[in-house]
Amino acid sequence: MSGESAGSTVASAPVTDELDGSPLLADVLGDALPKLEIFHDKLMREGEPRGLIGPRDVAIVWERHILNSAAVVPFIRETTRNERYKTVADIGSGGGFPGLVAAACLPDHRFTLIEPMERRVEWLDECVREMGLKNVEVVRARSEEIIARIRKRDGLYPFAVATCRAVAPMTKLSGWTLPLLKSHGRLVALKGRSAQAEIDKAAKEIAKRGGVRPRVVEAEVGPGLEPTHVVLVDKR
Ligand SMILES: C[S@@+](CC[C@H](N)C(=O)[O-])C[C@H]1O[C@@H](n2cnc3c(N)ncnc32)[C@H](O)[C@@H]1O
Repeated sequence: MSGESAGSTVASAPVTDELDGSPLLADVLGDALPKLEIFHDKLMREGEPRGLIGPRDVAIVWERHILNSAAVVPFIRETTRNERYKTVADIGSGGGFPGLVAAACLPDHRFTLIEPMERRVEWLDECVREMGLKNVEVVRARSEEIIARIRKRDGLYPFAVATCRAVAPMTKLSGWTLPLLKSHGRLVALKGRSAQAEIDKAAKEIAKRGGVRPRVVEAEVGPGLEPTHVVLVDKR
């Protein structure tokens, strides 16, 4: 006799992450690691069934989502170095990328996660509570609504930094992010390989919204891991 009988089921092994237990995590994430382990654990259990990550991402949550998001941290730090109010708006946070990860890494910064979809807002609220993050506010809104409130001085002030990943092309994104920023603030957008072409195409929209020096930089994700691309735009 060989193999399984017809109709029998084979229990699949629980999926583990390729970087589980790697010393690289503590090297890159430092003191934020315990909070991000809670986030990682929740993503592994609930991320795919709740539609926050793709089925093929489950074995690479650390690299594709958490370490990739953490790549924005040095750019935020550099921008807020001399700022009294270290405020960051993360647009279209979805499952929490990059906003929740950056907030765990920068406890001395105040993060506002701006996300219009109700079930994603519920997820973000749960994560903030379970991770014990004290520096995060989740707002259910589109970015344009927050921009309108800032313009009307309706209890909101311009931010030092705006972050985002996978929200829209730069032609649209410049209008959804640059008006959120104070003078000398900075947009830090995680982008794919088409980043340069996107900023070339959006040159007019960027300038119209007071954006200057749009550029693409390569950002470290971790030793031995493929770097990612970040678009930086300064606000005049
Ligand atoms: C493709 S998801 C990316 C989510 C997350 N940033 C990531 O990298 O996994 C895009 C997110 O942007 C949000 N979004 C779309 N339009 C938006 C707007 N005008 N303002 C703020 N968020 C928006 C969507 O609800 C969605 O959660």
